[in-house]
Amino acid sequence: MEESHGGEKTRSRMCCICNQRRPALKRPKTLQQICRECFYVVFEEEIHKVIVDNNLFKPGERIAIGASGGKADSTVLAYVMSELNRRHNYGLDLFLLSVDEGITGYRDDSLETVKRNEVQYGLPLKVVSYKDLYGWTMDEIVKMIGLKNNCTFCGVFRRQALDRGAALLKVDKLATGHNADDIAETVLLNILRGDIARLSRCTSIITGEDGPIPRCKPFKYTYEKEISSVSYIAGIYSPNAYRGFAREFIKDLERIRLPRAILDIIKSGEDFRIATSTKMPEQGTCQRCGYISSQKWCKACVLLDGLNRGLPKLGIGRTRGVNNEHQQVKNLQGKACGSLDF
Ligand SMILES: Nc1ncnc2c1ncn2[C@@H]1O[C@H](COP(=O)(O)OP(=O)(O)OP(=O)(O)O)[C@@H](O)[C@H]1O
Repeated sequence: MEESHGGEKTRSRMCCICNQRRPALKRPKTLQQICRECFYVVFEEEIHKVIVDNNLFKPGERIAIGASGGKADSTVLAYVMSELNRRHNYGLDLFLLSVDEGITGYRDDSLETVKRNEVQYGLPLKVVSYKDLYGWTMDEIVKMIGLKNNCTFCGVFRRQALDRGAALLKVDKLATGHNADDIAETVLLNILRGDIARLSRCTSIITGEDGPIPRCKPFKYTYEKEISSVSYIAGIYSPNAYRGFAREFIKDLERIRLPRAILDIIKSGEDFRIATSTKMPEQGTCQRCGYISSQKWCKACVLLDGLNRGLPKLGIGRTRGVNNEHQQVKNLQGKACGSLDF
């Protein structure tokens, strides 16, 4: 058609929405050719729709945005949330919350980005550090345990640090930049690991409503590639091996099958029905620090205890020692690594 008719040729090269400007990109989700201006509009309005359809926020709420500053997602989230809050009068008090894990050359750099965002978007910033909270930086932990299990320490401590920071800010909810790719990977990982407890909650757009601070994921249906297109920010990414496998698998599916592969995987996670007879971990509180835990001690306390006693492997993998008596339930939980459990 393009070769045979000049007018058709010009039209078919125009943005599929405005039909006036040249397309700047092909949307990974729909394969539509779209211009820059229309892309920004549909990108933001799709997120607005997710927020409204899922009642993510109520007027007057205080919301912390988990801002790592490291990769595109949370930086774009801070930008989009402040835009939509203003444009659609959500009436939210927004804050940036950053966890400084103490990783020289990585988090110290990305914290500079977050400090710039504080000024750019006019959002107050709170930084909480592993050093202040736990007495250890990730650099010190890695010096002691090596690189092999450091994801476990980092993931467990970060989760709790975000809750503690959110409590200091007295916010009602924490919004994170987890995107559709992250969630599809997590669905796959939890299926591959047979981790029913996590599978049952990993597709929820709001989690932890019974815990200290509910968390929500406004980017649940937003593709990572689109977030990168919006941000133009180079990614810093160090996947753990298993998550890297799931990520590659999803990318292959996206290439060979359908652009919808990511959304299809999230849908299959959402549709999963778990037999009511399945034994799930019961939530209680850590006897040591009072944080939520299905064990006698929470994972962060077990890890810290190991570090402080010079036995850092104590809390890695299957729980030993203090939580031993809960071993059976523990086995249901699988390994805490990366951001499986958000
Ligand atoms: N150090 C941190 N401080 C505050 N929030 C964080 C931190 N690390 C992760 N998060 C939150 O958890 C979400 C998912 O974490 P993940 O590890 O995938 O992030 P990332 O790849 O470092 O981040 P991003 O691209 O969002 O900057 C982030 O989008 C962010 O909201």
